[in-house]
Amino acid sequence: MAHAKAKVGIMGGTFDPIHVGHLVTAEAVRIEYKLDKVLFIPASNPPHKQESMVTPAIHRYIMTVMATYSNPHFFVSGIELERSGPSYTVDTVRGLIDCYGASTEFYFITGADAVKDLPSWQEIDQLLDLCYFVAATRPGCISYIDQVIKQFGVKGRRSIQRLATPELEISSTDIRERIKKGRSIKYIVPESVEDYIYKEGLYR
Ligand SMILES: Nc1ncnc2c1ncn2[C@@H]1O[C@H](COP(=O)(O)OP(=O)(O)OP(=O)(O)O)[C@@H](O)[C@H]1O
Ligand SMILES: O=C(O)c1ccc[n+]([C@@H]2O[C@H](COP(=O)([O-])O)[C@@H](O)[C@H]2O)c1
Repeated sequence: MAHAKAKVGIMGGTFDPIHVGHLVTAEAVRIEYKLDKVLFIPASNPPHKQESMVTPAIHRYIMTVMATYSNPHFFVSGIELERSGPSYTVDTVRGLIDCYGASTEFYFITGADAVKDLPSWQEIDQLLDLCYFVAATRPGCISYIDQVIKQFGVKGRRSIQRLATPELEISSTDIRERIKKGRSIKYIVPESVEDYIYKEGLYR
């Protein structure tokens, strides 16, 4: 009897810091697509972000571990922290295929804001052949998801699929600004992450 293929979600991000928007989105995709697990992968050098503006990867990695620990289906991979240079997703997915074998299906989970930049991603055509993309809708982003789906949806062997997820208007940028201004971040990040941020004096 043939075995069902393993299905692994990939939630890539800068996670500076990780917040409940990331967690709710990953869980919604996991359930909808019946994923066996979701790998959270903090980017070492996020290709579209200025390196000097990003918090050292070790802090982002630790916060990601703490935030995901209580979900038995969530795991954190340090695969991008082990590589130097820009953290291109195509390299990450190739590394995961080497590790898990070609019979595993990968679902790269992304927010809609990241989808609009997809055309400029490294080796995007090849990447679309290697994994599925699931774009979680965020307020105001639906029209450019459609545009990108039109542009790329038929190019690769795979496709960009859209999933309506609980739309939480939360961003790491807003959290960093709140901390700078001395405003509360309670319930926007897991309590362990909040404690870590204050203990380490991040984002002041
Ligand atoms: N509130 C949210 N709901 C759904 N997806 C989100 C949300 N916030 C971020 N994402 C998605 O999670 C992934 C990682 O995002 P990232 O770590 O850059 O967080 P961010 O909140 O967008 O950060 P920043 O404000 O610093 O740009 C991206 O695909 C992004 O689109
Ligand atoms: O591979 C690329 O060219 C590429 C360009 C921009 C972003 N990404 C990935 O998309 C994910 C979200 O990125 P960000 O900058 O929104 O945190 C993260 O895993 C990045 O490594 C990847």
